[in-house]
Amino acid sequence: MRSNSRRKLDERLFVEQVQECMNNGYLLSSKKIGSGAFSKVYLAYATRERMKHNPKLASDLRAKRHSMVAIKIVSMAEAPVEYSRKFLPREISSLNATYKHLNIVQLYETYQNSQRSYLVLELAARGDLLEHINAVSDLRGCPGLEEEEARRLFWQLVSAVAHCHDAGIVHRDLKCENILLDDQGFLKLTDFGFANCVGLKNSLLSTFCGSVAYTAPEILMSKKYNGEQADLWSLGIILHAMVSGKLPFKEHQPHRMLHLIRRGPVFKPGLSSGCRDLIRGLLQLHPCARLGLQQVAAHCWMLPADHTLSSALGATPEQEHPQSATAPGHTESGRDTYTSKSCSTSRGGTSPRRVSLAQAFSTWRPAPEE
Ligand SMILES: Nc1ncnc2c1ncn2[C@@H]1O[C@H](COP(=O)(O)OP(=O)(O)OP(=O)(O)O)[C@@H](O)[C@H]1O
Repeated sequence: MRSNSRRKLDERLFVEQVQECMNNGYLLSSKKIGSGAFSKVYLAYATRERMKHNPKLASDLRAKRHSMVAIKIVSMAEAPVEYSRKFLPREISSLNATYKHLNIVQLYETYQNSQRSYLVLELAARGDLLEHINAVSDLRGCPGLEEEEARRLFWQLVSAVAHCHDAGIVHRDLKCENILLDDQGFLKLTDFGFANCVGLKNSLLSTFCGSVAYTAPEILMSKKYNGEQADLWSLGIILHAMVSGKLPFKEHQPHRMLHLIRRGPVFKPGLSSGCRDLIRGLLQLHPCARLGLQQVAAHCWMLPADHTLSSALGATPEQEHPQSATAPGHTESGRDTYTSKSCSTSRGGTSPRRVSLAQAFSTWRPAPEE
């Protein structure tokens, strides 16, 4: 009896949502493609009429040759005030600030009433990175993606994060579940609920965000932290998960996590030295010692022979892969800084020909998956 009335209530609610979407130019389907703590995400179709009024939506969908979008519906009644007043507006403003990047889920528009907020998003129909890693691992009978595929996806992720950082946005919740894939195999970074706008490059943050397994040690130690450097740590964890099929450090308690982190990651046999080197470069205990995005982009593991990025970065081969003169863990300033053993990259990007990360990545377009 109870479940019957619950079902009727759900049906009535869904009809209301269909009507509200219709009033705003979208046909909401009953296909639920995901749910969050306070939201449900449905497959929907943009009407021609709507496309006429939203040039961003129209140009994107024309290129994709379909009219599908994902509509995230947030129930204001269910969401706590902090979510609707703080996290949801942050998610919306971060998505607006990271507009027009191939590897970031696009927000086409929002509409709301007193009961619900609707976010019309680019559809990423092929699930998240975690599901992908697990599916590929099962198929191969061996944990993790092939390094070639991991490189292709990691490039896209680094490009997306570079775009966010260039726009002054730190994500703070980078993890495999927040990385979606679309039907062409493009990676799409999503879930900007914990993102923060860091106006001043060196300003420090103090809020604990994200999942422990992906969280930088300085945050686990409750220190003030630099959001960009914390994102770099999470990138190292994600790359490890891609190539190994598992997380490098797995503990629920922060102090136990720190213990594991101090011992360093364990790599699976057969993983290339370049990939190990890059992961180690990102998983440096000291935030300042981590490779920056420029160094990641110029790392030898990231560059297949025919890659054009070196010219975009304006670096000569010597600048890109200089022989390290300092021992690992030491720099002229005496700071405990990572220095790559197998393929070192220049730190700091002080070359006068240095270009912005956005420029560096703009020449590169990931090829769709076969
Ligand atoms: N643009 C999209 N395309 C396809 N699927 C999506 C899209 N956005 C979200 N999803 C799916 O819906 C799920 C819920 O997304 P949503 O952003 O509401 O929740 P979340 O923020 O990940 O969860 P929580 O609120 O618990 O942190 C995601 O895990 C994903 O599977």
